[in-house]
Amino acid sequence: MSTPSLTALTPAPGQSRGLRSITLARGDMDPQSGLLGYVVRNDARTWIRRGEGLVAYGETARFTVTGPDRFTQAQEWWRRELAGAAVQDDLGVPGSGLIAFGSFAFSKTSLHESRLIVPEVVLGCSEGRAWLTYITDDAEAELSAEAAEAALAAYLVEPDSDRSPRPDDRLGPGVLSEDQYKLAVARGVKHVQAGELSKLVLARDVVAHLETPVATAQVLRELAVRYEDCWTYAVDGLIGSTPEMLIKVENNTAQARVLAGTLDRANAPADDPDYPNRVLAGSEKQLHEHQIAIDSLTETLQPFTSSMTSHSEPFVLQLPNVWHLASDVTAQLAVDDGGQVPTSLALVQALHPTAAVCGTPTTVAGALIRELEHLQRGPYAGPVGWIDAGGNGEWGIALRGAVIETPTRVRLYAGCGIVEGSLPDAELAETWSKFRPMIQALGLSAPS
Ligand SMILES: C=C(O[C@@H]1C=C(C(=O)O)C=C[C@H]1O)C(=O)O
Repeated sequence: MSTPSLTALTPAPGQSRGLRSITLARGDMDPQSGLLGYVVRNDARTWIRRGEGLVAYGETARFTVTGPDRFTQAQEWWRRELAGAAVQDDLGVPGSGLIAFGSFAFSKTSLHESRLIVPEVVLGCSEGRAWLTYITDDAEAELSAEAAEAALAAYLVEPDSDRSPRPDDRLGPGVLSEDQYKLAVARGVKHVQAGELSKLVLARDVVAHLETPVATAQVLRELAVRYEDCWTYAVDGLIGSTPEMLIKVENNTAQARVLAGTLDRANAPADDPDYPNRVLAGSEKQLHEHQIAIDSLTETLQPFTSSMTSHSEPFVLQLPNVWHLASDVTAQLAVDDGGQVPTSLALVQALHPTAAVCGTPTTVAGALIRELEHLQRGPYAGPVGWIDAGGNGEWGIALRGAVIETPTRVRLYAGCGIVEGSLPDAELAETWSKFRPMIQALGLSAPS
């Protein structure tokens, strides 16, 4: 299989036919707040975990695409942008230099535009090292530390204000009512019982109607602080905090975090520390559901790798709202004849959609999702993240999130893996536990 690679195309410094960037080491990041202190505008793009990651403002270039070839076309666009670019990068670490943020539609038939966006300024922080990147397409612009700091300062000068919950803020139904969702789950279970597929993921939406415009930066900061083990993402109104890493590429290493199997923490007994292990890791149904998800990832990743490791047993990942069965996979990427490893986007193209968000087999599950869900997933459950000029990147699965449709209307999404033993009432309750991060960050309360 030939896999596109960007590394060979990373341009030499000084050559310029398009994008120009400068990256400078920056020592003054507040170690307590890390990047969060820079999430002050509602148009911030973010990728943050435990105070590290990327925060970006502005837009120097953009590519949008729909359809089954959206990943390949995005990668080709990125390749062309890089071929004409001039990059000065003092650090040379994953995420420094030229980068693009991205969000991709879940479905190949979606009308929702998948996108790659090259920001104007990027603040990065990784393993304690901080940097600032300034990107321009102006051939005359000065590329210096002063110019980069001035570009950043221009974005920070007018922070957006926070908001307080208002009496008329409310959470309303989405496309399907709760009863209709339970019916869809019951139908899904029948298809599994009939042997057409082993797992199907069915999602639903609820809609937050706010009295005053959503304070996106505040929501992102709250998510990032509360869900510090998750990746807090924001790309063009798609926001959330995902616990699931589709694929991370750092030089020759790829990593994924596969989740499947969920237990709500809200009703857990306080005096029973073994509860999640017993109920989650001890449940045949949950282990089966998890095994399907891990098999789907490792089978698809395997051809791109020279070695791969994952634990034989999943571990219990504790988040503030739920426990999950989780497996971390680490792989060494195989080098092709040209000495290249696949880019993060090439791997995204191969891996999406995993059984964690679609089902097994993929085509049967995809068709049933269209038939039973009645939902336009848009970017929900699609890849969200970033790629750099070397092809490194982090692509999470856009879960535990929402789409800001208008300043006062926010659509939240959550789904559940349906297997043979799934019960509609339990799956409905599970969607509420997965809506909870966004509901709380928006200052709403779930209907009791
Ligand atoms: C589909 C979602 O989550 C997925 C489904 C899970 C499950 O069914 O146990 C667990 C984690 C995710 O892979 C979602 O959060 O919307």
